[in-house]
Parts: sequence; structure tokens; C-alpha cells
Amino acid sequence: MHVETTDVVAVAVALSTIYLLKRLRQRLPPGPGSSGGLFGIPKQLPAGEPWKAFLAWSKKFGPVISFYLGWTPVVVINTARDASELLDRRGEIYSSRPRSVIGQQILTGNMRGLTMEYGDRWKRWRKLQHTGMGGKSAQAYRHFQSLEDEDVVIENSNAMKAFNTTQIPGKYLADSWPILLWLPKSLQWFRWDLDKRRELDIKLYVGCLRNVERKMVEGTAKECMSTRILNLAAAGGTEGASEVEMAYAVCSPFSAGIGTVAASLEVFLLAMVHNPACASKAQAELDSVVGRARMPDFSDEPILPYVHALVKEVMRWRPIAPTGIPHAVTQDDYYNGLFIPKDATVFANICAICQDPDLFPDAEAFRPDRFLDTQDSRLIDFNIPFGFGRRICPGQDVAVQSLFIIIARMLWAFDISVGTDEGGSPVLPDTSAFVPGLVRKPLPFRVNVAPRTEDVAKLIAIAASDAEIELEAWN
Ligand code: HEM
Repeated sequence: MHVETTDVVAVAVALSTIYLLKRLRQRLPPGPGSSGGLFGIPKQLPAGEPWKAFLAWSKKFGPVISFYLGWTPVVVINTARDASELLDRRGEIYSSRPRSVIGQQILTGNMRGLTMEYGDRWKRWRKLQHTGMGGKSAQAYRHFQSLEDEDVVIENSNAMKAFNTTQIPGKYLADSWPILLWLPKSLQWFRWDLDKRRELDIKLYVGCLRNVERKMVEGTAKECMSTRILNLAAAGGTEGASEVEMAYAVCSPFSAGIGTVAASLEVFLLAMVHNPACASKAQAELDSVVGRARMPDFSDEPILPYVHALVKEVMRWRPIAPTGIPHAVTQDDYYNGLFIPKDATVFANICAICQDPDLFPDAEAFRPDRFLDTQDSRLIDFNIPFGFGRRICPGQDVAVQSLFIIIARMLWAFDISVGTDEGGSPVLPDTSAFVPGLVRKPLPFRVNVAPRTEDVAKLIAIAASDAEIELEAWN
């Protein structure tokens, strides 16, 4: 039988059209539809803080909503129950990341775990993360977290700045049109700067890892995530991860951990300025448990329930990762009669979930006690700000430890109050004014931080100089 090429093309077009129409007729979760942008399809997320638009839409359309971003279906989950059902229980298919041509493929050569698609490489990377951060490994950092905490740090933050600028949906043509990768490399204008940055990143990360390797050979290395991973590699336990993969893995806590904890501390200050009664209650607990002769330590943690609850409330009241990091679905799925197509991007609206009235009555109020007077395991083991399912933040134990020790010590040492302007009048900051982003932080505000007693300054100075000596050994 003779078949013309045109016949084959016609059949292929017809079949794809039937397939597309069939998919489009399936009932996607309700949503605002598509308005604006090219052919009525929005190219970018709602401006400013998208979680607010998502929350408003969910009040109108229901807890799970959808819309199109370019040609990609986007699903947003707005309650803890639905997030847990989809992202935790169905983790096998909800644990990928949306394809990122610019930020992941080109800038990092698919090495950065945060935005890596689900698969064997991600599983290898994640195993390496647990070597350095999970459970017991996190506890091993406690001593260093209680010490007072530069070229490497600056270069690393440059690497992160470059990565963050690529994480704006719709910003790059090549993210929406991956077909551009078929152009000869010399014509792919969008990769010229990124290729140079990737080379610098690899040099930096591999350089750090080799530095530790050299110290291990000399016998001067201290145990850390790098030594553990290098030992694991030597014992054949890294499943063939390349040197570059390992180098990116050990450097990811740097990038994912610094800005997030710093932003949470700014939220803490904002909360204290507005809620002096909570600060006083925590200070009373600290004074009765720790006394005034020494600073609080990790050993005090089990007997400082209010401080612990205050840390949780800081993270709940104003989550710093408002919509988490988007997941992607790897198979078609149905949920409560709604169709969630393969490759849909899925956001958990963490800010909305943290205001869920069923879980957090009077959610706008800053009330640490909500975590004490409860039998609800979702509050006792509260970790919603760290995301969901298999992609849940691997650094959550490290983060909570950092926040606990810094917040406990700040409250023990200082009175925190509203700042004043040049004329001496108090300036109460807006509790909803944030610098938007994947990780957000409060807009700059004035705050007054004063030592609670004269002895405090002396105690801190002694502790700081001891810590400096100890940290010197890590240089
Ligand atoms: C208050 C501090 C922090 C918050 C609120 C936070 C929040 C998050 C969130 C929401 C995600 C995405 C989870 C998901 O996809 O469902 C995430 C991922 C991640 N976080 Fe954190 N994080 C914090 C601190 C840290 C620290 C200190 C580290 C490292 C020491 C870290 C390392 C990571 C990494 C490597 C990922 C990517 C995980 C993956 O894609 O598999 N984070 N974090």
C-alpha cells in the first residue's frame, strides 16, 4: 500500500486534535479561567504576592483551583487536608518539579536539587541531603549553631542571586518554548551569560569539596556533610554520583538555608514589635528556667515550651515561602471528580493553609498558645511551612534549631520594641508589607533592640570571643 507523507501528517494532526479536545473536556479544578496575555492566556503569575490572588480565587471557586500559565495547567491547593491528600499520600506522582529550561537545565546543568525533576538523580541527591541534614545529622550541628555565627559566602550568594533571577515564571522565552534548544548552541542567545555563571558555580562548589578532601587526606578535616558524603562515596554508597553532583549536593544547604532562616528572623522581630505581651511571656519563661547568669542553650529546649511554640507561631503567622516550591504531576490524576493532568504545576498555598480557620482559629492573631493547648497532631508536629510529601524541606530540623537558639537568646538578652523615626515618634510597621518572591521577607522596618540588663552585654562579649576562637578551627 502506498501512503503519502501528507496523509500521515493529516492523521497525526487529527489524532492529536482529538486527544487534546478529549483532555480539554475533562473537568479541571474550577478557577478564574484565562484572561489577559497572548491569546487570553496569562504568561506570569498574578503580580505582587500571588498567594493572595490564589486565596481570593479559592474563596470563590473552592479549595483546589486551576488556571493556565502559558500552555501549562496550574493547580493551587489551599487547605491542609487537600495538600496532604495530594502531595503527601499521592507523593509517588506529585513529587516532580516543573521543567525549568533556563534555571535548571542551562544554569546548573541539571545539578541543583531544589528544581530537579523527580527521578533517579533527584533520589541520589536527596539521599546525600539526608546524610548531612536529617534527624541525627541535624543534632550534630547544634553546638555550631550555638556559636556566633567570607569570600566563599559572598561567591555563594552571587551564585544564588543568579539562580533566583531565573525562577520567575514566564520571564524566559526558552522556558515556554523549549524548542529553542534545537537551535545551534552558538545561536542560543539566552544561554550565553548562564553558561559563564555555571562554569563559575562548578569551580566554586567543586573547589569547596576538594578543599575538604585535601584536609581529609592531611587528617585535619572536621566531620561535616562533605566528609560524610566523601566517605560514603569511597565506600561505594553514593550510587555513582559524579563529583559535580556531590559538590552541588553539599552546597545546597548554603543556598536554601541562609535566606530562609534570615527572613524568618525578620518576621520574628516584626511579630515581637506588634505583640510585646508574647515577648514578655517568653522572657518570663526564660528567666525562670535559665536564670540570668548564662545564656539559654539547646539543653534548655525541652523545658522551654512557650519559646518553642513562639518559634512555630513565627513560621505560621507569616510563612516566608508563601506558595512553597511548585511541584509537578507525573501522571494524569483524578481528585474528588476533578481532573489533574500530567505535567500540571501544583502549588501548595502555604500562606492560605496557615490561615485555615479549621486548623488555626483567629489566624491573623499572633498566638503561640495555639500550639500548646492542643491534642491535634498537625499542630504538635507542625511543619506546614516546610512544604509537603517527598519534596518536604530536608533542612527543617536544622532550620528549627537555628530559629530556636537565636530567638531564645535574643529574647533572653534584649527587649524588642517599636522603632522611632528621626523625630522620635514610634513607627509601627505594616504586618502585611513584604518584599515578594519565592522566599519573601518583611519590607525594611524600624525596631528598637535594647539589652535587658547591664550584665547582658558582658556575657555576650565573652561568649562571642570564645565562639570566634572555636570557629577559627573551621577556616
Ligand atoms: C525557616 C526556614 C525554612 C523554610 C520555611 C523552608 C521551606 C522550604 C519549602 C517550602 C521547601 C519546598 C518543599 C516542597 O517542595 O514541598 C523547601 C525545600 C528545600 N529546603 Fe527548605 N526551608 C527552610 C530552611 C532550610 C534550610 C536551613 C535548609 C538547609 C540546611 C533547607 C534546604 C532545602 C532544600 C535542599 C530544599 C529542596 C528539597 C527538594 O526539592 O527535594 N531549607 N524548603
